[in-house]
Amino acid sequence: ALTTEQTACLQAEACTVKPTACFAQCFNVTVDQVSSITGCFEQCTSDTGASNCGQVCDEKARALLGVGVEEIMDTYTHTTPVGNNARNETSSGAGTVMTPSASASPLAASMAWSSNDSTVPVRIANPASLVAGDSIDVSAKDANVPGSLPEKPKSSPAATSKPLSPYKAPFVPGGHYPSLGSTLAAATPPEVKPSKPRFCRNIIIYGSCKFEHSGCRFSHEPESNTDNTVPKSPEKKNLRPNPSSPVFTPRKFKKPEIAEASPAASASMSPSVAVGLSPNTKPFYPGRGQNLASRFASVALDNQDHEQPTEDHIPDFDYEEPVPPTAPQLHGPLSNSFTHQRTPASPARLTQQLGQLPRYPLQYHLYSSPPTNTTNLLPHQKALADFFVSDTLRQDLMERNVARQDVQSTDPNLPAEVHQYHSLTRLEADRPGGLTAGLRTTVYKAISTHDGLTYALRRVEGFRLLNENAMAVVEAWRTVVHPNVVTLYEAFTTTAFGDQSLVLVYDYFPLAVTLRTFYFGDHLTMSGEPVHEREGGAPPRSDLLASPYGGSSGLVPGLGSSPHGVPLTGPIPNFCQRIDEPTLWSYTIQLASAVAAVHGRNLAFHSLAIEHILVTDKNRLHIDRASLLDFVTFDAPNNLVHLQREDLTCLGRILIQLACGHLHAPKYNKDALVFIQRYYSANFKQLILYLLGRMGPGRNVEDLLRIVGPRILDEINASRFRNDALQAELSQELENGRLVRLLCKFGFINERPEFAKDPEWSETGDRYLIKLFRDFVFHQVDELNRPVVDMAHVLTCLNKLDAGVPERIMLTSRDEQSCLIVSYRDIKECIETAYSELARGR
Ligand SMILES: Nc1ncnc2c1ncn2[C@@H]1O[C@H](COP(=O)(O)OP(=O)(O)OP(=O)(O)O)[C@@H](O)[C@H]1O
Repeated sequence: ALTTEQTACLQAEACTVKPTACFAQCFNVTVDQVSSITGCFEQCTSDTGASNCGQVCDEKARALLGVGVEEIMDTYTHTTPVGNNARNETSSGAGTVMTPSASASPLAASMAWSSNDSTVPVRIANPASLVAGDSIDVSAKDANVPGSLPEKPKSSPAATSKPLSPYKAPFVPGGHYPSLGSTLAAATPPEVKPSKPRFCRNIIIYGSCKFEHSGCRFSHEPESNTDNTVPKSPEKKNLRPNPSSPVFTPRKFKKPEIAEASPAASASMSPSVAVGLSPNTKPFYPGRGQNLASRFASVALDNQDHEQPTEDHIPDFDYEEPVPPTAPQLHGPLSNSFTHQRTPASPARLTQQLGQLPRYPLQYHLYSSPPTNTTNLLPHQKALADFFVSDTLRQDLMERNVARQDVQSTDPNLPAEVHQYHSLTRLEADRPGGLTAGLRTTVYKAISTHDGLTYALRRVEGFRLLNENAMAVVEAWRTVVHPNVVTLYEAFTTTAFGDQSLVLVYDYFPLAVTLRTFYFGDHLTMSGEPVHEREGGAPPRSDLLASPYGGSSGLVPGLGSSPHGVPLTGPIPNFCQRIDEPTLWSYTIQLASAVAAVHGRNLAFHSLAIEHILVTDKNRLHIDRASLLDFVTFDAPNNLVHLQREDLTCLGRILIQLACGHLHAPKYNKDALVFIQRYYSANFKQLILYLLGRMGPGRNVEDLLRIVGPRILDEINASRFRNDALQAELSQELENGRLVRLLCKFGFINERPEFAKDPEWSETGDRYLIKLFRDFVFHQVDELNRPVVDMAHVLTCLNKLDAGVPERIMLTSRDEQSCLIVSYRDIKECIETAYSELARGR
């Protein structure tokens, strides 16, 4: 009999986690000795001839442990969760249970291999969890026959008439299989709960029972509805929302609050967004941050919509039918109006209809791999992160992609299509467009029906094209293709917006911001008013049009002047160094290069200003609005040399603004130069003096390039380094597309419910090999039956598979009774055949 210590030891919590080690400890034997007993029971499984095999093993256990297995299991059972596996089987419908919990009891599991009389070994995860009357369905698909591909087990009623050993049970294919657990339970009446005969599962599964009149001991009478005979979906129960769960959020949720919530705040509101969000993970705001935050909010709400109450449990909170959102900025995807759509069958409509669907942004932070402790790695080992592109770059690219693809317009007044462009979305919709030469301009993102690419449409409102020749400007500017100029593609006039508008079509750079916003935040004048306030005042003077800085006045409109153009007086503002000199040189070189390209084509920017330069990537500038002023001042007399010099002056002023960290610095030229002299090199100061025309009246871009020449090498080197870094990142991802394609094929083939009316299609023939390979790649377990999660193994296997290498591997069936030695090439062929079979069958 078990001693008190042994009983306590067996019932200890730790015993359920590492049973083999626990048994060894409880009985003061080695792990190997315990394994020999489990191995003995496993032998019984395949050794179908030895009818007393179980008894032999039991005696061996008695000799070694001092007690019989029966008694051990009785005690051990009390610590093991009862009934989980056996009952779960009902829903899975599978006889073989390979649930992780099965591994919690290897001894029990191996003792379950007691089907000596059967033709098909059946593995029961935890026989001890069964009680008398319990039955386990045996479906042929999981009952693997050693050494061969699985077939449906042949019915063998004769088997039932064989004499039974205490560890053997009659095996009724497709029927019931009282296990060791139930046998033991029957032998110990106090443990058995008396229960009425269970409803025969053959009837549930097959509709009838062949053995109804020849010995089947289960009930064949239909039971009342209150009985548990009809398996209830366990999911249904799990769906019940739990009010105390952090996932649950009542429907009466203040949406605007979510929209403004910080990621930290959203963590408490919507775990689906915030789960795993590390404090280091950058909050993700593609497109315009405010809109994104609200989109997250709407997603959080949408997700909650799935937490529907079940029929049998209505939680006690106010459930509201979803109401159409009223605040367009909060629910962009849902707030589109179709009323303005003019071409029902157009891509615009399709895209907008797609936009109506609730969208679920990817949980980017969940993609981030946890930091690996690389200190423990051997030189030849790699961290998981080394297989993939870095988290920061991936997040950056994904944000841009999302910003590019986000076509959910929040403005119902926008036309569905303008010219060949659809899905218009206003950029910076939260503020009015700026004024150019007294005309309001607005920027939209839109998709071209011709090539499906996204473009930036700059609309000049209320523009009347008086001179057709102005369109020639487009031809001239279209030739300017430069890495630091936003390319102009076309221009057209339209009435689609309800007025006469000129639209200039440019390259679109997702998440680009102006240099001004980048360094000085959003549009505030020195007096703290939004910059656009000034535009309510007097229109810019015509003599200012040639230069945004006001030509002879020397004032920066809106920067050095008050909202109404009055020069500012007062104390000189405090300058501060915001940008280091190498960065400023890099900017200078990029802008000088762009200016050189434009001046070389006998053009000029006219409007070079800090607001008109986009920051499109790290330290990457693009000059925007090319040709805009050429259009709107087409009829005004222009002196090209003068305009080109003005470009250089503007460049100098931009550099002063950036160097002094103050938008109004050019107004205080003297102080600005003193500041620059103190904090920057003499060369930089000389450059600025040259650009401002203090070194002589004759200025041109060639001289500028000569001045910046020595620094150009630094710029080239920096861009080479960046290029190398990006290439290295790219190579990490090189194989991934290939592997995804492979995984897709796996997905198509494996566990396919039915194909060609054969439910077993994916489990037989070549497909069985694929299934075994899948297990080999993904479902390996260690000696203690714990899942092996080894990404390197997966990648290696998939790469070898894709290459079809002749290397051989051994595939083992789940019951470990059959082994197949095959090469990757064989498996590849099997996959190709199975996949093409599927593709043909469509
Ligand atoms: N080509 C482009 N690609 C991507 N985004 C762009 C592009 N052009 C402009 N934007 C975005 O649109 C925003 C608005 O542009 P911009 O400020 O030039 O126009 P605006 O509304 O006329 O304002 P203002 O004239 O007052 O500066 C910019 O902040 C920038 O983020």
